Amino acid sequence: MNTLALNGLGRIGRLLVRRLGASRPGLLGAVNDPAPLEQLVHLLRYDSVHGPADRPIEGFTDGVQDFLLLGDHRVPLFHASDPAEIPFPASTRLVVEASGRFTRRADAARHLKARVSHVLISAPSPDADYTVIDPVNGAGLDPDRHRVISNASCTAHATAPMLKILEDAFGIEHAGMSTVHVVTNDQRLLDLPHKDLRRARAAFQSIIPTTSSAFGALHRAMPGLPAAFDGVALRVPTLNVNLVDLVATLRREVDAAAVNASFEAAIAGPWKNLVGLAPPHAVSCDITGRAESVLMDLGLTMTLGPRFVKVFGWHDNETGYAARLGELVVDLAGRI
Ligand SMILES: NC(=O)c1ccc[n+]([C@@H]2O[C@H](COP(=O)([O-])OP(=O)(O)OC[C@H]3O[C@@H](n4cnc5c(N)ncnc54)[C@H](O)[C@@H]3O)[C@@H](O)[C@H]2O)c1
Repeated sequence: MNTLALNGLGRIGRLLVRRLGASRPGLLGAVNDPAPLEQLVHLLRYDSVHGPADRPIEGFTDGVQDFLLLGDHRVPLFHASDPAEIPFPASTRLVVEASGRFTRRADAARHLKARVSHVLISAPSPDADYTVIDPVNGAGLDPDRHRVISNASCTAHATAPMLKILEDAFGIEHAGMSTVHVVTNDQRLLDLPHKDLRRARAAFQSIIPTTSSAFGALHRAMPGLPAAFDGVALRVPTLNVNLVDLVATLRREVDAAAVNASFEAAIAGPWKNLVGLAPPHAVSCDITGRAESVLMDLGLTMTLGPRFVKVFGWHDNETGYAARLGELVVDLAGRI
């Protein structure tokens, strides 16, 4: 049953290992990351945001091959840099591509060899066969046709329910979004060259406006969105938990109470478990560890005109995203 392999043991890869270790310990058949065994084992055991692992994690080598020991489950660990050169075991059918290096289809598809039939990218991809934001468009995922699949981004998973709930209740004419977004490893600790000149600047000194790949993913997964729907990410010097600030002109006149009622009804019904309510008077650290895609902060809802609304939703960008990724992994592994 070791059908799954994981490429990239970073923030998302390690949280996926933790989640699968708790829910499907036998599923993970192999891991690849160029980093040395002892460094990866240390970072799997200790996490500055999420705390220590709740089960034993060891690493060992037999002199030829490195292994992770996750509880009593032994997982071979490879150290290739090119997907085409990773000697994943013959049982591997699905690769989760979580290195952040191979998000284009042609690059991710380098995993498709031997019996590997599907690649799931843990990020937006401009040209994957399908971008999944479940349940907005999960029903359209067809593993017979879709071989390289994108699980969109944490921001996309948070924003999609906000847009869908507003669209279903009132219709959306125009919308825009800013995500107040934590630092990620794609920024610089101190000023250092980067192709994005704002991400080149010291991450823990400034508010850093930058792009978000969530918009592309949202348009691919929700083709009915207003064509001009767009916005920015404002990277702020915190470690975890983002805040989506969404504005929309609706097709009907509403007040804040009606908007909030639409979210409360959705949370009680179809969006249970994926959309929740933020604790009262929340600040970002209150959201750490929450696995929902978004937690609505209804106390901040505003009507800025008869049809013009502003709503806010929090998400733990790591826990929530790893949860959606893990769910899709288990679903796909059962279907391929
Ligand atoms: N961090 C988040 O909150 C978050 C949320 C959703 C999606 N994502 C996406 O997930 C992907 C990974 O993000 P992350 O934050 O986990 O990254 P990260 O920088 O924390 O980790 C990347 C890992 O990949 C490894 N790596 C580097 N080169 C490699 C190669 N050639 N082959 C295999 N592994 C390689 C690194 O050693 C590292 O362990 C990115 O595409 C990111 O956009 C991140």
